[in-house]
Order: sequence, then C-alpha cells, then structure tokens
Amino acid sequence: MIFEALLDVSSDKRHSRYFNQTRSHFLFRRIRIIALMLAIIQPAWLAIDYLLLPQSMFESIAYSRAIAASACLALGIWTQFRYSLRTAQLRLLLLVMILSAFQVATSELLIIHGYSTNVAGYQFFPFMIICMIAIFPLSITEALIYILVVLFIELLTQFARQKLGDVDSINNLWLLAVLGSISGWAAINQLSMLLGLYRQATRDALTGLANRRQALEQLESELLRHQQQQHSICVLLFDLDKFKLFNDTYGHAAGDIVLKSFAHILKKQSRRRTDLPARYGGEEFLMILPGTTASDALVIAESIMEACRNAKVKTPSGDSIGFTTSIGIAEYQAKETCDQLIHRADKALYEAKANGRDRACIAEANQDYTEVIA
Ligand SMILES: Nc1nc2c(ncn2[C@@H]2O[C@H](COP(=O)(O)OP(=O)(O)OP(=O)(O)O)[C@@H](O)[C@H]2O)c(=O)[nH]1
Repeated sequence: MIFEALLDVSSDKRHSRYFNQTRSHFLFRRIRIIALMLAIIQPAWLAIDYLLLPQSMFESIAYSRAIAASACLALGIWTQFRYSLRTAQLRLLLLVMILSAFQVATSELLIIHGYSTNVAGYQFFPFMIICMIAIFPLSITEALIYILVVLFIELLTQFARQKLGDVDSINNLWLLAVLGSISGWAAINQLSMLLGLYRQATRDALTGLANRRQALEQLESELLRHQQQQHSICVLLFDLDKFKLFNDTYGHAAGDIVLKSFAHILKKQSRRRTDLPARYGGEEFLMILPGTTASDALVIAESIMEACRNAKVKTPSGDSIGFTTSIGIAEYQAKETCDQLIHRADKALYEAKANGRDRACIAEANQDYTEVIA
C-alpha cells in the first residue's frame, strides 16, 4: 500500500494523460500567478532598495530588477500549451532560473562594490526560491530536480566567489538542503492529495474506471484536439446483455462481480495510453479511442466480445457463469457535437440489440444527423 502510494508520486509515468493535463493546468495557473505577482513586486521593491542601498548601487540593481520583472511578466502572459505537462515543468524551471539569475547578478553587484548581501534582504533569495517549490504539486523526481538546481546554483556561486568550504557557505548550503527537504515533502504531499481527490472525483467506485463526467470531459477535449490534428476518433458504447435477468437470477452482488469483470476486460483491451474506458452508467460502458477508425474499432470490439464470451465469473452462491455484451460503434464526423456522436453510437447499439445481441454495429455516417441537431 505504502509502496503503491510511493510509486504513484515518484514520477508522472504512472499518471494518466488526463491527470497530467489537469495537473499541468494547475501548475500553469500557480506559476502564472507567482510570475505576475513578482512582475509587480520587483519594481515595487525599488522603494526599499532606494532607502537601503547606496546611491551608486541603486541604478545597476534597478536594471537587474527591470530585466527580472520583464522576464516574469513574459512568463506570466505566456498562455500557450497550458495542458502540456512538459511545458508546465519547463515554465517552473524558467521561474526558478529567472529568480536565481536575478539573485546571483544582484549579489555579485553588491559584492563587487564592496557591500554586504545582507542589505535589503538579498541573502534570503535562494531560501525564498527553495521555499516556493512547496507551492506546487510535484512528483519526487520533479521536486528533486528543482531543489538540486537551486543547490547547484548556490554551489557554483560559492565556488566562483572562492567561498566554498567557508563556515558561512556550508551553513547556507545546509540550510538550503533542510528547507529543500521540507518544501519538497510539501510539494510531493500536494501531488498525493491532488491525485487522491482527482481519482475520487473522476473514477467509478465499483469498477475503478473513469466515470461518466470524466468520459464526457475527455471526449470534449478529444474533439477539440481533432480540430487541430484531424485524427480520427471512435467511441464504443457497450450494454451488457440481459443484465436484468442476470441480476434477478443470481442476485445484485453477482451482477456487481460481472460489472467488475467486464471493466477488467475493457482495461486490458485499452492498449494505448490515450484509450479511455469508462462506466457510462448502470450496465452501460463507453470507450473513447482517439486515432482509431471505425474498422479498427470493430477489431477491438470483436476482441472484447470474445473476451466476454470466454470469461467465467464466480457468483457468491458458487455458480460459474458467462456474460455477453452488445456494442455500438461511431466514428467522429466533422462538426459533430459530443452528444451527436454518442447518440449515433447509441443508435448502433440499439441495432446490435435488435439484431440478436452479442454483436457490434457501426453507426453509418450522418445517420440521424438531422434528427439529432433538430
Ligand atoms: N448489479 C448491478 N446491477 C445494475 C447496476 N446498475 C444497473 N444495474 C441493473 O442493470 C439492469 C439493466 O437492465 P435493462 O436495461 O432493463 O436491460 P437488460 O436486462 O440488460 O436487457 P438488454 O439491455 O435488452 O439486453 C437493471 O436490472 C439494473 O438494476 C449495478 O451497479 N449493479
């Protein structure tokens, strides 16, 4: 259990593409707020610099602040790729680098002119940067990378100033490492909490599959992606055959076991990371297959039907029984809405039921199109 939880937060490799999108947007919003706040605070800090720094220093420090504030502003208004995790990670790295570059430059300026970095709180900057990491939900790998970047910059700065090994320098490094561990721990805890809440909100409790809300949200986002990339998208709508009779004969608990077993089959048949099986409601399931044509989806549907025919579930009363499913397949057509696509899949499913069950039907293009939009 603890090992599983650790693996969950160790890196983003175990997270679904959909969770990564949610986390990227989360990171994007926080980085944006901090970057815009810093873009305002940096120039405002000039008032403190003016009061505390010698006049000869003020101008050059003001230039550094202007550059750092402009870089923060650029980061704050950069709104592209907000759902890409790699871009979110890069954004956070840029934020750390901008602040570190400002800190190194201003401290150097002060030292070159014979002043102490204690003036106006410049010596606190690396500590502020490392504490800032606690604000973000990060995996162990990510938190380690950002903390090591800050420590490495501090080490390099000490080395350049030929202070490496001094009591003060070791003290600084030690403090940074302690604060880094605390903020890293907080960041990893945030990820764990976010992951837990995300799973609770988006998963069906009985089967562990995505719930209807998440399936519809993801289908909407796939349709948006389709507008940019023009790849095919298929949806498969499943309905277990004669499930009422099954429940009436073997009991509701046995029905639940079948639902779980069917969910397991769907998970196994979702071969690509982008395939999303979901419980659509009751004994209805939905599968979203981006980048799949109707004929490819039919092959997958046949393989799912075959797996159901071969599956035997053990009921609480000890019976070993099989089950079958009917499937409606619809391939996305340009300008169609999410509801229209699912409606066509539902019509195809109805046809599969009417034709004798345990079969798959592909919805014709433009089938009932006028009726749906009417
Ligand atoms: N065990 C169990 N049964 C459920 C659950 N959700 C819905 N059902 C049952 O699923 C059955 C759905 O039956 P119907 O929609 O009437 O159709 P069917 O018997 O599957 O027949 P066809 O769809 O025509 O093949 C109902 O008896 C519901 O009570 C659930 O979570 N667990």
